[in-house]
Amino acid sequence: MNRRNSIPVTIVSGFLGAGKTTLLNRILSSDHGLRMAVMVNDFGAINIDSQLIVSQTQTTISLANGCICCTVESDLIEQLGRMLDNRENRPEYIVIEASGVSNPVKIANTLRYPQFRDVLSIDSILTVVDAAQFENLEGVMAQLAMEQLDAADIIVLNKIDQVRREQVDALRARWLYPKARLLEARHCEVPLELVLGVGRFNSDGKLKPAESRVPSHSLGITPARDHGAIFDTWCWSSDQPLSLKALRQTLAALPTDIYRAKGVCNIAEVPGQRCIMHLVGNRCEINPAEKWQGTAPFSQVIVIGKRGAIDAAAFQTAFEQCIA
Ligand SMILES: Nc1nc2c(ncn2[C@@H]2O[C@H](COP(=O)(O)OP(=O)(O)OP(=O)(O)O)[C@@H](O)[C@H]2O)c(=O)[nH]1
Repeated sequence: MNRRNSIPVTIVSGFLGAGKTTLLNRILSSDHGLRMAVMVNDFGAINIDSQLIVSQTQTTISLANGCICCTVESDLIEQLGRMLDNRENRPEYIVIEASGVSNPVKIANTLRYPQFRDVLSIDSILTVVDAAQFENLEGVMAQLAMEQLDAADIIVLNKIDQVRREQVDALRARWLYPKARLLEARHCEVPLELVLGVGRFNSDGKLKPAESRVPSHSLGITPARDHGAIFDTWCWSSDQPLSLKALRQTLAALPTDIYRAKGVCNIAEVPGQRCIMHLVGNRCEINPAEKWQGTAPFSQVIVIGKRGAIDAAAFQTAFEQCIA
């Protein structure tokens, strides 16, 4: 296959909770007219993201229980291989949503392996930035978010509804990425013609093994390319209905080193409907979604925090106390 016939791939990157799934849902529910495949990666043992994808008409592949650029890279290779082998149903466009802790350059490197080089063409690395949280990130988290930004061909500066105009301007002034297209957005509402099929991938200096700006040994972590060494995750599930008030209190009481929690919840006050829970920093949303449709109601929650921030026994007790 020559490059003109290769399948374009957009790599969606961005720190935990920035709005990647929101963007993916926006793309999928738009009138793109393409046979699209999406790959979603959750860092924890359960893949919540695949449950948060609105449209189920496209092929959705979940890569769970590890970071797409480290431990589940082999899974990515296998799943891409399988997708490409299926000649009758080959996608016309692929969107890969990396987990919030991934380095997109490593994914781009994977897509350049000989078996993919002529079949897939990277359209762009798109990095979603949370305008309200970006400046709050510290240490290795800030470094990771900067690596995601450095890799970007397109930056979606999202959640501008949560900050003042001066903060948006200050963020923009701090970044000097003349080659990246910058789009400001609320709920990732960006014109799709500016993000899909744009051929903006600029490989200059990117496609070398990305060296961490902070040597891992100085952080006291294993030198492996494994983001599992920086973050801890914890999952909880229950088939009992949860009290909305108790769940809100439990989420509000999580330690500050917990960056993200998300889940599908069975809330006692909202019988018959799934509720989607998001915690990003100290902002919490629990919203009703579609009906359970043939599945027995359940709750599945994933919590992601700095290494060592998760006290599994205490979290277990706190979440069990949410049972109505
Ligand atoms: N106020 C506000 N909330 C937003 C905006 N964009 C996304 N959100 C909310 O931010 C939360 C996280 O959004 P997601 O799209 O799940 O973020 P993500 O980057 O996929 O998160 P991870 O997969 O955990 O890394 C959800 O509660 C969204 O509704 C925005 O522009 N403004």
